[in-house]
Amino acid sequence: MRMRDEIVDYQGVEEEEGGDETVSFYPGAVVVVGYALTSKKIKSFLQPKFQDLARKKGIVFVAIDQSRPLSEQGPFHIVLHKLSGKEWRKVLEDYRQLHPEVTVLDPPDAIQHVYNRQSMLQDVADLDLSDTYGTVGVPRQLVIKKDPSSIPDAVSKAGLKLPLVAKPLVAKSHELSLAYDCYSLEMLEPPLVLQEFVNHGGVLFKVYVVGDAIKVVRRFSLPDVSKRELSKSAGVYRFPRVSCAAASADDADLEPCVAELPPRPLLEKLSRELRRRLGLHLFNMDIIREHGTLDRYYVIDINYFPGYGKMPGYEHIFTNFLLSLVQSNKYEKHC
Ligand SMILES: O=P(O)(O)O[C@@H]1[C@@H](OP(=O)(O)O)[C@H](OP(=O)(O)O)[C@H](O)[C@H](OP(=O)(O)O)[C@H]1OP(=O)(O)O
Ligand SMILES: Nc1ncnc2c1ncn2[C@@H]1O[C@H](COP(=O)(O)OP(=O)(O)O)[C@@H](O)[C@H]1O
Ligand SMILES: [Mg+2]
Ligand SMILES: [Mg+2]
Repeated sequence: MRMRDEIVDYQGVEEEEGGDETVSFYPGAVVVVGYALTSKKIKSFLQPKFQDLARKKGIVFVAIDQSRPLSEQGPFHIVLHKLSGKEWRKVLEDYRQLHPEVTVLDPPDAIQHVYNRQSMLQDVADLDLSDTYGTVGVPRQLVIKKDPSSIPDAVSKAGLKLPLVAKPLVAKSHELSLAYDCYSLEMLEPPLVLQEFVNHGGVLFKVYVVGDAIKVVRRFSLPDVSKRELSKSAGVYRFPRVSCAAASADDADLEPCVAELPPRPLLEKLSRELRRRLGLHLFNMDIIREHGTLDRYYVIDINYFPGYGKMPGYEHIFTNFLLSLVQSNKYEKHC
């Protein structure tokens, strides 16, 4: 792939005269991003305000036509995608082999790893982060692959404490339940993950990662379950999407010990390590702090390419990230 030489002078981007040949067929563009996203995602992510800012910075977004070979499209500096299916993964893998100069956000294998609720948290568990700012782990959990009748025995052997959150193994499915006794879990359909419920004051922290930038917001979550409530309750209760964007808790009047954000150095260290271990640039994490502690944190969920459109200031963070990716690629090529 060879692109037409052209020198463009755009705000925040320095083009070295004669030093770069990766300028595209899109007039004036410094960075060409091919995207393959669902229409829902296009609406929430590619908002007009974001596209305007991007254009001013020399970034253009070009829709990928899935009915045509990817290599015949572009040329792109970056391919941004969130589509599912084996065929699409194969298209991307072949393209990555053929075009190592293009940054594919993110590699299909790395995405698959976080689409499984068992493997998704494995890297956090292996990391077992502990420093002066606190500890970060994952709630104890058990995977049930088939036979639901084996659940009560498996739960007692593993020594898991009730209540338990039952989550479909496939992370794209959001049909979650809270179980107050393990016999009722026999009613659920494996494959699933059973995770100890951790009281956290009803608020969680959503930590958005965009390359090396992070942004934290508060969202409402499931309320604490008291010992008294647990002793009086039985059964399995389906719960809806409790921590969706509409459940922002940033402006709520919260107890200070619940509202206080996790220390930034801890989040930076965690995000940096996970980015490296997961091989992803774009994800968010749901983090809770055990109620009654000041510094015991748990990661309960990791989402690939989440709803960045709801992240405050995403327009600037994202455009800077795309520019820095292309700049660092150039730098690597020249060194
Ligand atoms: O489309 P959006 O902007 O509502 O984003 C969804 C996110 O919603 P939110 O940011 O909470 O409002 C949503 O975020 P949460 O799970 O609520 O953290 C998911 O990331 C969802 O992706 P998937 O279905 O898990 O692959 C995201 O859905 P898709 O990326 O599949 O569209
Ligand atoms: N181990 C847990 N302890 C306490 N609350 C939890 C736990 N796991 C999940 N939740 C609650 O359930 C919600 C959904 O769970 P999550 O794992 O984030 O699934 P999803 O991928 O559907 O967002 C969380 O936002 C949180 O409110
Ligand atoms: Mg979640
Ligand atoms: Mg999730």
